[in-house]
Formats: sequence, structure tokens, C-alpha cells
Amino acid sequence: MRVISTIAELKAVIKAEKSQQKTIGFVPTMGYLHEGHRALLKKARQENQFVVLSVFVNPLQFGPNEDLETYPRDFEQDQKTAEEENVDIMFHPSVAEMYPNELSVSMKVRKRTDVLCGESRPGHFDGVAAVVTKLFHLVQPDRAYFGKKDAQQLAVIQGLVDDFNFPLEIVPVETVRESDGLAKSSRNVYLTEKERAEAPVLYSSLRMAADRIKAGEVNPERIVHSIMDRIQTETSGQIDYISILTYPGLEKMEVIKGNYIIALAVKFSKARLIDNIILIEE
Ligand SMILES: Nc1ncnc2c1ncn2[C@@H]1O[C@H](COP(=O)(O)OP(=O)(O)OP(=O)(O)O)[C@@H](O)[C@H]1O
Ligand SMILES: CC(C)(CO)[C@@H](O)C(=O)[O-]
Ligand code: BAL
Repeated sequence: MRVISTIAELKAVIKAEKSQQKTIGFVPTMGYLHEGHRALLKKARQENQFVVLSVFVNPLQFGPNEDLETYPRDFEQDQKTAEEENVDIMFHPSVAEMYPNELSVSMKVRKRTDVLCGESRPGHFDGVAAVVTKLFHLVQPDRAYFGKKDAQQLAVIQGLVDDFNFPLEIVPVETVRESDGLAKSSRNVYLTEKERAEAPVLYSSLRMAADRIKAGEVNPERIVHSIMDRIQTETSGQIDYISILTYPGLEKMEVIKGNYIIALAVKFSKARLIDNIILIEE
């Protein structure tokens, strides 16, 4: 595996691989790699001849009071994980390398951002769209892999690719979970022991909600309240949002039907966790 930290070197390697007609699979991440990232890397390895991983904590997608400074980082461990997953290139640029000057153009994601994380993290998806655009141009992948845990991000990026005709396929990957159901996340390390014990309630309340809907409940408010009750009584977390929306459109629904997502975000003392269940009609 080659670790690359400059855009010039990355461009040269991509040009060489492209000239040999190799297919490129790309996994963009913010590092502190776990089993969720490994699932993305494994799928990319299976489906492509050349695999690029990026590890970059993108300042553009963090709000002023968010955890940019304290976001967990472990370059050496990430390098080991990437080697184990047979990654060809680990692109690990500095902020100055990615953004040497203040950007002269900004991006604005118009659709799907007035709900969920877009509502509670204003500007977040503009920053994601900007860095992903830049990374797609540099890596020129045939396929790019994104986790369903960040379901809104997945829908926003699919919109970006469709709107601007990026010549690549977005491949969604199922959420990888701990044995007790908690979605793997880099931010789980910030949970106290007590919060870690409480955190599986997030997924079990989503499962309970999905079961109630399957049993015939069609009222989104009643479902949202039942999730809220469980999280408030069984955890010390503060609910940021709980919503049932169409998926991937992320529009509000009066009656639950068709393809939808049940999504939540809960703030613990140092970690804000997100999770969801997506139900797509066969
Ligand atoms: N548990 C998971 N299962 C599958 N994919 C995941 C999982 N966690 C993250 N991913 C995906 O990995 C990619 C990189 O995500 P990122 O580096 O932000 O990790 P993260 O663990 O989600 O971090 P955090 O939630 O703390 O921001 C994204 O496409 C994300 O959806
Ligand atoms: C896609 C991404 C790498 C862009 O910084 C980030 O939002 C993430 O890790 O999900
Ligand atoms: N996985 C989403 C990246 C973020 O929280 O900024």
C-alpha cells in the first residue's frame, strides 16, 4: 500500500492506473477506522481492480461549536487497517494541501437539508458536497462506497452525482453493528461506560418502531412518540431528532407508506450518535 499526502502524487498515480484501464473503487472517510469502514473497503476490493481510501477530517463540514478539534484520529492504526484490507492507496492530505486558499466557490445543497442532520448541523452537507466533489475529481473512481448509517449523506451525494453527471456509481453499504445492535461509529469512543450500556436502546427502539409499523401502525407521530418515550426513560441522552420521512426524498409523510426512513440523533455527554432503519418496498 502506498500512503499519499499530496494532490500532485495522487494525480500521477491515478493517471498511471487509468492508463491501464483499471477500475477504481473509492472509500472516503474521516479515519479512526472500524468494522463499518472495513465493510466498505471489502466491497470496494471485491468490485474493483484498484482501491483508494481517503482519510481526511474535513473542516468545511463542521459547525463552529462541533467536534472538529477533538474528532478521534489514529493515523498509524488506520494505516494498519488499510493494509489488512488490501487498500492500494491511502490518501491522507493535510488541510493546507486540500484547501491552500479560501475556496472561491462554495456549494449549497438545496434539497434534503431542511430535515435531520441538515437541520441540526446547518451547512454540514454543503461542506460534505464540496469535499466529495474535490475527492471525486482527484480519484476519478468508477464506484464510490458510502454507509447507510449516514443515510442522509448517501441521499445527498446521490443527488450531487445525478445533478452534475459525475461518471461513477454510488454503492450503498449496510450499517455494521456491535453485537448488541449499536451502530459502529468513530464517535462511540466518547461514550462513558454508562452511556455505552444505554446506547443500544437507540437501535432497539428503531426496531420496535419498524415492528409496530409492520403490524399496521401508519401514524408517524405515534411511532415517533413511542421511540422518544423509550430513549427518554432508558438513556441519559438528549434527543436531537426522531423523524419518519420518505427515502431517499426525505419528505415529511402524514401516513406511513411506500419507502421510508426512521432516523434519529441523540446527544450524549461527548458524543452525538445517529442511527436509522430504511424500509424499501420490494
Ligand atoms: N457502522 C457503519 N457501517 C457501515 N458504514 C459506516 C458505518 N459507520 C460509518 N460508515 C461509513 O463510513 C464512511 C465514513 O464515515 P466516517 O469516517 O464519518 O465514520 P463514522 O464512524 O460514521 O464517524 P462518525 O459517526 O463518528 O462521524 C461513511 O460512508 C459512513 O457512512
Ligand atoms: C464522506 C465524508 C468522508 C466527507 O468528509 C464524511 O462525511 C464521512 O466520513 O462520512
Ligand atoms: N459521518 C459523517 C461525518 C460527520 O459527522 O461530520
